[in-house]
Amino acid sequence: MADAKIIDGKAFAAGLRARVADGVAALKASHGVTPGLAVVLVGEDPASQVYVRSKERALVELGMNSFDHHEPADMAESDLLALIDRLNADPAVHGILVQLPLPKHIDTQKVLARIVPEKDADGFHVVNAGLLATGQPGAIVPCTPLGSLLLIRDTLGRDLKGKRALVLGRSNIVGKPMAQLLLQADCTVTMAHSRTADLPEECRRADILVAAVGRPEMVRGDWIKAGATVIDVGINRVAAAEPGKTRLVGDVAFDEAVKVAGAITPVPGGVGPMTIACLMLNTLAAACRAAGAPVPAEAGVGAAL
Ligand SMILES: NC(=O)C1=CN([C@@H]2O[C@H](COP(=O)(O)OP(=O)(O)OC[C@H]3O[C@@H](n4cnc5c(N)ncnc54)[C@H](OP(=O)(O)O)[C@@H]3O)[C@@H](O)[C@H]2O)C=CC1
Ligand SMILES: Nc1nc(=O)c2c([nH]1)NC[C@@H]1CN(c3ccc(C(=O)N[C@@H](CCC(=O)O)C(=O)O)cc3)C=[N+]21
Repeated sequence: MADAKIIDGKAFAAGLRARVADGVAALKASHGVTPGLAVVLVGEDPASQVYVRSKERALVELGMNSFDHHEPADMAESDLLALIDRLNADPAVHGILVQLPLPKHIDTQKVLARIVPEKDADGFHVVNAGLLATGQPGAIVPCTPLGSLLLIRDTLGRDLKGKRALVLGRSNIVGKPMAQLLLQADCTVTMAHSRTADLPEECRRADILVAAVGRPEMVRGDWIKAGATVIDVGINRVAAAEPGKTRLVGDVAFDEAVKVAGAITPVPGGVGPMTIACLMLNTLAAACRAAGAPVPAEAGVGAAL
């Protein structure tokens, strides 16, 4: 069989960012509003610093305002909550992103709950999770699942009804919202996790397989149904062949999977760039809603399906 189509998330994300840039320019022209995202980073985690820098770069490139808050690792929880209160009240800030993971002494759920839902650019607030789960309009959809869905639709078309989807991983930020989106698209959805019995067999049934486990190359080629669409969310840094060097791999053994799947996202260059592009989209959408302007179609769940 021919090798799988490689889904070019980097290229799709570049196109999406260009559409967001157009939307930003239009909102400025029509309402005099420049979308702004506040990015809060607590501590010095090197991976988080890399992600935060690429988010800030994307904001500036798209004509949006970036408000950076880099705070010490020992910041008191009460001070972080007070910072969020200030950002909630600031009319120039349309979106707020608190980079995860937070240091252990801070209660993540308490912090996420403090962000007003309309400014929750990540879509992690319980109100947005609840709107998504109940299929209501106006939910801000988490960036990684939204980006993954856009890639699935670009590969398979809008009509996903009846397809068997397997979501591997049940985190609040990836697995659960991914399953909600696929369910709304009329897929038959299975969620798998560390307690799943016979994971390879569950995976082999899937027409659409989304892997978000954080285990390097765990999903093998013989776990994949011939012709399936494979979305690899995993970002794992492992030792490279060259001593002292590292490289990124996904949760899927790409070299094996590419021989079986119908289409597959690479790591890097797959879901990662879509996450950042969707964050830009969510920020634009939040600014549009605040200004009473029409919201870009791709950001709405209903419109996205
Ligand atoms: N590309 C991108 O933009 C993004 C990438 N990521 C990456 O995606 C991956 C997942 O992230 P996230 O959802 O936050 O991860 P979490 O660690 O929060 O969740 C991992 C999930 O995988 C399950 N799991 C772990 N080990 C196994 C196993 N051996 N067999 C079956 N299931 C297992 C866990 O099951 P259980 O619940 O039973 O413990 C859990 O549900 C990571 O590699 C992360 O770096 C994350 C966000 C964005
Ligand atoms: N509040 C919050 N929101 C997040 O969305 C969030 C977070 N916290 N914490 C960490 C995870 C991880 N994440 C990624 C974003 C982009 C890439 C990305 O662009 N990856 C590139 C490669 C980057 C590299 O080379 O390191 C790629 O896959 O091509 C990866 C991972 C967002 N996350």
